Amino acid sequence: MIGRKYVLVINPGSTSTKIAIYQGENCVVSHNLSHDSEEIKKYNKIYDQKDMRTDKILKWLEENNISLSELQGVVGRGGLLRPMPGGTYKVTEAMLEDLKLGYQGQHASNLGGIIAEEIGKKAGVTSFIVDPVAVDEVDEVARISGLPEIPRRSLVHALNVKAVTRRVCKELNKSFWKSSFVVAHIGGGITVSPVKNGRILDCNNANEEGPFSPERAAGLPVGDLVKLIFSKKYDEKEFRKKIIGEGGLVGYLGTNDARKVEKMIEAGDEKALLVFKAMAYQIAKEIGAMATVINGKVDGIILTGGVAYDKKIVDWISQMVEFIAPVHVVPGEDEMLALAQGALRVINGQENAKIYEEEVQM
Ligand SMILES: Nc1ncnc2c1ncn2[C@@H]1O[C@H](COP(=O)(O)OP(=O)(O)O)[C@@H](O)[C@H]1O
Ligand SMILES: CCCC(=O)OP(=O)(O)O
Repeated sequence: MIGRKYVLVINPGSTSTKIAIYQGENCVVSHNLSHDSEEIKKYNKIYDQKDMRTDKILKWLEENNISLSELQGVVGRGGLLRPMPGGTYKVTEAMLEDLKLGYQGQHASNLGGIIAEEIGKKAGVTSFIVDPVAVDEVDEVARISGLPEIPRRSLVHALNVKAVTRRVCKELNKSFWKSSFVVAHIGGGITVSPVKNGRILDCNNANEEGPFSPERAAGLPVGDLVKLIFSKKYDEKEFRKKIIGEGGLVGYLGTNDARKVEKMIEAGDEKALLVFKAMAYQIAKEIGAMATVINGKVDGIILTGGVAYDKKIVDWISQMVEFIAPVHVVPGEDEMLALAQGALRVINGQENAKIYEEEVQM
């Protein structure tokens, strides 16, 4: 692989595609390609955005004088695939089919593996995904919901959860493989998970359970939910949009931006204060619940995601949970580095890439 020194990292979100070039673990250059919501609206399915996003990435590479012949691998954030163990996976035909279809639903991250493969093929190198949102390592007992027709599902911010746990372990001089943490990823969606010996043992499905988030309703009183559905005020698409894009802070306060909520509180808005506190309260309760999954033997609690920049939220949660274990705050996310590291572990021969067809039930 003479002259091939870079890994291209691709992380598609609903309104942007984060891209970066890594040389080893150093980020050489990065960029956030934003996609205007009017532009995104034109596409019927997530998959239909593939060419538009790929072309923009190729143009960006050209503008930065990065030739495809300098790439040693391409890695993308993986999406709503079949339930699968964590790790680095080579992109394969069966995986591409499931990403295209959206096996567990539509999510921008479904494009990660698809675009990685598209560019990897042009560059003549292998493409990978790492710890997609479909990572499912939960214990069997955690799958029982209370209604046989509806098993609990694992949809979790696995990439960032594992990356920040590794980072905190390094800081504490602990082995990731011999540690127990509860990690709350507090972004547009929220997941709380117990991570024991490198495995995510349980999690609230970010779209359907647990604390409400900036834009998702998440866990709701089920009887009243049924009543609202049967009120026929909404069709299915509208209702899904209501609970996923228009719930949480958006539903109560009309914004998904925690910084705007801060401003509302500063201006004396008592409703904003109550709702913001309620979000912290629900996150803290979920952390307590997940701490019981690991018998209260918790090395630390990690607060991460964009909202972990917010001092009020961090303070409220910390006051409620620090009786369990010390709280570590890792605001934002470590996803780009985590993707690069996942690909490098395979490229450098420290790990073998997993094969999707061998790890999931086809
Ligand atoms: N500096 C900050 N202070 C407070 N909240 C922030 C800050 N930066 C981002 N956020 C909030 O984080 C949320 C988005 O988190 P993020 O992890 O970027 O989500 P996602 O990746 O799901 O889009 C938004 O509510 C945003 O307002
Ligand atoms: C679908 C589970 C993971 C998730 O919610 O990711 P985003 O917050 O990036 O939408």
